[in-house]
Amino acid sequence: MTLAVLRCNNLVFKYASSGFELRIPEFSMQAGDTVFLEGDSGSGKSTLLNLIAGVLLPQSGHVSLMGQNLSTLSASQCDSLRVDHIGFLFQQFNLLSYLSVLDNVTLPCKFSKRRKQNALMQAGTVQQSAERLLNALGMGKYLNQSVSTLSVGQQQRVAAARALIGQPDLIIADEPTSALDAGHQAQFVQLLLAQAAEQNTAVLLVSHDPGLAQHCAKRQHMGQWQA
Ligand SMILES: Nc1ncnc2c1ncn2[C@@H]1O[C@H](COP(=O)(O)OP(=O)(O)OP(=O)(O)O)[C@@H](O)[C@H]1O
Repeated sequence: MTLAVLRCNNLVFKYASSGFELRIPEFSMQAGDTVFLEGDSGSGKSTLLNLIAGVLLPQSGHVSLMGQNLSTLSASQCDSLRVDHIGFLFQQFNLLSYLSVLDNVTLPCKFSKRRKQNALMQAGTVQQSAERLLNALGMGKYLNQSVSTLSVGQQQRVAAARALIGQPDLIIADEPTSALDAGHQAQFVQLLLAQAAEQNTAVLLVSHDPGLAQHCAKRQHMGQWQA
């Protein structure tokens, strides 16, 4: 049996201050899976992403990433596991404005030996691996440009390349298209998923736009867990 990238079992998490409780009996993702996660505002999507990233720990049940139960790890072990295996893509990009496009994309390889080794195996150098991704995402002309001079759509492609570099097992994409205009949203998601598929990276795509669900193989509604 192949190892699941992500496995959540009998998860129960409650915020003491607000009393909001999230219960997830079972949720798992295999290598290369694409899941569209949807739910009303306040239904707990961000809370679930924080549990998957190990930023929050459940009161009971467990989250395993590549077979490792996050609740059994120290904070630094959890940080290493996260950067080794997860690429993050957020609504606000979180790019470093004083760095070039190329330097933003190669950043995860500075924090993760595993991502660096994977990048070296995919291309001769980490820079070449970043260039390959940026070319595939239509950003090959902007390698040495400062990210602060790019359009919103271009910055989101740089953020996508950064999430993809070094072949993480999972990309968590949290509302990655909300800053893009309608015409570019589907195109961006298709590009992201095509590159992820090429390297067998699973993608958990969180969005309020149900139109994007068609690009993912599976669809999960937060409400299905609360029923
Ligand atoms: N740090 C916190 N402390 C206490 N309660 C919180 C905290 N963060 C979120 N909540 C509550 O938990 C519930 C779920 O919030 P969460 O942000 O996970 O929902 P969401 O589905 O991501 O919402 P949105 O789509 O609006 O981003 C909400 O009722 C929220 O008020």
